[in-house]
Amino acid sequence: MTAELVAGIDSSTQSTKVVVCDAETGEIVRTGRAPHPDGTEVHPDAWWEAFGEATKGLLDDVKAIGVGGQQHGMVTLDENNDVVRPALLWNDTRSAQAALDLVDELGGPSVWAKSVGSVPVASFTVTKLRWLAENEPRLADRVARVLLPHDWLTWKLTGGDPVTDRGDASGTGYFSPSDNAYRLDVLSHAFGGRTPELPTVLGPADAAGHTPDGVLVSAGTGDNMAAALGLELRPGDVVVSLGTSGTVFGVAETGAADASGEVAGFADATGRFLPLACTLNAARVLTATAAMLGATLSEFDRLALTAEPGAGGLTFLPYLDGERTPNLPGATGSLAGLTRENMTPANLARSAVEGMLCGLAAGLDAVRAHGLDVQRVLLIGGGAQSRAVCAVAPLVFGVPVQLPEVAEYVALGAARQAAWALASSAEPPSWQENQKLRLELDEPTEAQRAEGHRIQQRHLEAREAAYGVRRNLGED
Ligand SMILES: Nc1ncnc2c1ncn2[C@@H]1O[C@H](COP(=O)(O)OP(=O)(O)O)[C@@H](O)[C@H]1O
Ligand SMILES: O=C(CO)[C@@H](O)[C@H](O)COP(=O)(O)O
Repeated sequence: MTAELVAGIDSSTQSTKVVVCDAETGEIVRTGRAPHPDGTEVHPDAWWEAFGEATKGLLDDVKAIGVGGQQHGMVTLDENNDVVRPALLWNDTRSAQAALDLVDELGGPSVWAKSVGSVPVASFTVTKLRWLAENEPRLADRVARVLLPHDWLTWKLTGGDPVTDRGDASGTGYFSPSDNAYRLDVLSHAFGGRTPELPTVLGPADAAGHTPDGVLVSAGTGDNMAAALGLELRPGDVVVSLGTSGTVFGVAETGAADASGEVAGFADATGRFLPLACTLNAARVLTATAAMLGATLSEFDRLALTAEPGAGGLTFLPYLDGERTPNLPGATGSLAGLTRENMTPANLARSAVEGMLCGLAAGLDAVRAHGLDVQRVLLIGGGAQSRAVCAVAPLVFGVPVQLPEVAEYVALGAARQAAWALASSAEPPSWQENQKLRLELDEPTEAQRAEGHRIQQRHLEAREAAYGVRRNLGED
């Protein structure tokens, strides 16, 4: 009997990736990819074009398809379902003031954390709607429906009624993951009294519909939720994803409600929760530093690996695109501790790796402080391909770090969701047989942990000195 095939899509910030796999085992049989335009606002048609290019010739005998997408992006449609304006993405910080205003107007951080699981910052959809209402009111008046990037692609595939899932809905700021319900009062307040239609929230194994060719389409989800599904996380597993964003997350049985805003209390794609800390600056810190040094990515790695831990005293705060955690949307990066002796390309490369990972180590402390058990870190995303990252991560994180076999875990998780919807089973299929580790990094020694701790302390001190960010208890 020939295997049934399912496809998973990762429509992330920089590209669309596709995997086609065996629905029963998860074995990957085909892959594809296509780039997205750069920028923090993008017309959704560009994602649809990239979808077409990335899946060309790959979907012929596929029975089901699932879409994982970058979280939070604001897709606005008018009453004819035409796009009103280019989508504002999760990394667009123009709504930073709108976020502060909303937090203030609706009861402060703890009220937000309790009611929707998160304290909104500029990334959250609700703040983008507020920005639109205040800055482009005529366009806001035309908005009849608001979708997220994965909702929009799922709708393009089925042509039916728009749907979403609990995981992606939990990143809007107007959905309560604990009550499993939209907060229309919050939406209407943010959007100047307007109440656009929202997609129906499907259950984890529900079908969104079918394509015109009869391919089943699953509910889809946010990219981080899809990665968690693709990795089949167990208690004690925490993922650090180094894509455009840096994210730290794990699956939890109860939702987080962090009034400090460091941890977002998202829902996952299985009916559980996904506490998550996110930075705006991850893999692109490495690529931008490599470009500045005139080095290829492998030369950059080699340079970073020739420097001593601590980068000769250089501390790089890599807020190149502003920052989300800590919430410094208007920040720029800074490099502290320069002397004539330490000012070398190798130290600069090393400080970029250390600075980027220290931001995520703070995220690791934050999710730990909010109940996640951290037994091992699974390192994924484009930045995990860097040899220098692999060398520094165990020091700075202080726990065993493992690299799953290079694969697109968001796309794989979306495919697993599609297989789940196809099987209509109580639980998703187990694809563990195909879950292999590419690299199990040596557990950090006591001396390495101490070294990593010193690097992290210096990073936190520099952060406090430059931006006044106070440390949380979890960081000491
Ligand atoms: N060896 C490497 N070293 C550093 N960065 C890398 C390496 N390989 C890929 N990247 C970077 O990873 C990023 C893409 O990662 P990915 O997880 O696909 O991002 P996203 O899902 O946000 O689109 C790009 O910025 C790319 O340049
Ligand atoms: O905003 C978040 C998480 O809350 C980001 O993680 C986006 O979901 C984009 O992801 P990548 O493109 O970096 O994978």
